[in-house]
Amino acid sequence: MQTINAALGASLAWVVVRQGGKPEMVSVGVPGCTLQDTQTLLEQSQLRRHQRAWRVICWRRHVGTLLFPDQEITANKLQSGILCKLNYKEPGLEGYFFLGFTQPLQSLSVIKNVVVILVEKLKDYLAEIIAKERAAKEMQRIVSQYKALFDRAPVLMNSFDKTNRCILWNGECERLFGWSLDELNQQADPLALFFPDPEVRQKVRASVNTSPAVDMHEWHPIRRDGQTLTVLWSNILLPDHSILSIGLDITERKKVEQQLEMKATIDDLTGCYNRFSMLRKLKEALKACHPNDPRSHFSLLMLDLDHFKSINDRWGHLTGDAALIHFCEQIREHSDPSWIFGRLGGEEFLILMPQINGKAALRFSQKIRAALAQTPLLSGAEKIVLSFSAGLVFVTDEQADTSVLLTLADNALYDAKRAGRSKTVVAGAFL
Ligand SMILES: Nc1nc2c(ncn2[C@@H]2O[C@H](COP(=O)(O)OP(=O)(O)OP(=O)(O)O)[C@@H](O)[C@H]2O)c(=O)[nH]1
Repeated sequence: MQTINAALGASLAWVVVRQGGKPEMVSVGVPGCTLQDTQTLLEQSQLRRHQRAWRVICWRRHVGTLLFPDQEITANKLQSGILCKLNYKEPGLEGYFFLGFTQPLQSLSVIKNVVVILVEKLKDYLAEIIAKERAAKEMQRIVSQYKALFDRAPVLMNSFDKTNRCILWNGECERLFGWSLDELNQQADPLALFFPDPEVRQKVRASVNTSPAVDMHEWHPIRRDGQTLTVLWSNILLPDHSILSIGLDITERKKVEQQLEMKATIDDLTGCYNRFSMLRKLKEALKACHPNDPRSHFSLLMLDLDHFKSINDRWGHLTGDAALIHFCEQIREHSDPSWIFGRLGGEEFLILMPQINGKAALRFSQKIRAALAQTPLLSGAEKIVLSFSAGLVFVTDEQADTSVLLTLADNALYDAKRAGRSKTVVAGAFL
């Protein structure tokens, strides 16, 4: 614009472009011209000429009074002028170019032709600027959309570079883990905050640096307050070869799942397996059992407290419950951790003893009997000595099914009861 002004001997030059909303202007020269002044001229010129598609308007004199109607001194400085419309085909886009001279020009027609050529160039130049501006705005819009998504999405998003610096750390990460991006990068090894175990950390590092795992994997990072979380992470390789990790905190869901699993498998009162779990485990043990493989053989001991009803009747139901708990504690204390112990119902229990033969299982039941005699249940000042009857089966073959096995054990248990209680009967023989 400066160059045009100087080359054509003009004093004032401006361009106004309007794309839909508020017009924008560029103005050089004297007298200074505001957007409002340009609008005044544009409105008047269009009104006066009543022409819908005019291209160039020339003023030989007094153009200043049209541009600056309320400023007499300024108005007098500007005499002649040319206003040219920039012909854009795009709807909503319009532009005007104005040149003003301090002297009244006689040969306006020459300048008019020059301006028309200039305006063609100017039009293309402005169109290019407008397109760039639009692209930049669109880019800005997309960036702010992604930024909002990155910061507000209820998913964890982060990225670590090859030197283990954290380069992306979204709002959800900060909220869940309690560390800000700056705090992380003050650490020599930020990942160590979440994964103190070097072996685990090594695996995590591989997944966020070199070998991204697209499928969701379960990790257990530690957050700032020391709580261990359960997070599902997936690693996405981006076009610039960086890796974006996307995670979902499932700590609460996992807890609920574990509680439900507990409820479904554990007996509420005694904490040992329930009937459902015991039958499942018995089925598995039976399936794996083979006559030629002694490691697959097992003993099955079915136990039933003696005269349990009378404990309830005499000391009440709560004491009855305490008796069941006490009985289970004694069994747990004396049994091997590899044994599977559960409550079939009421005061009836089952112990599955892998790799334990009948003799050893029998010795165990005698040991429990002795332990119960030595450690009675206390109910206030009273001591209640618990006793139980049991049926024992030693299983060396997979042929029987669970119900046959349970019936065998149950019959042996019944024999023990009939024989006076506080005894263990091996299936088929009384001991
Ligand atoms: N306190 C308590 N009692 C229970 C529970 N489940 C079952 N019982 C009671 O256990 C008692 C079992 O009685 P019975 O089947 O006659 O057996 P018993 O008195 O031990 O007699 P024998 O087995 O023949 O020695 C019943 O009174 C049930 O109500 C429980 O969870 N808590």
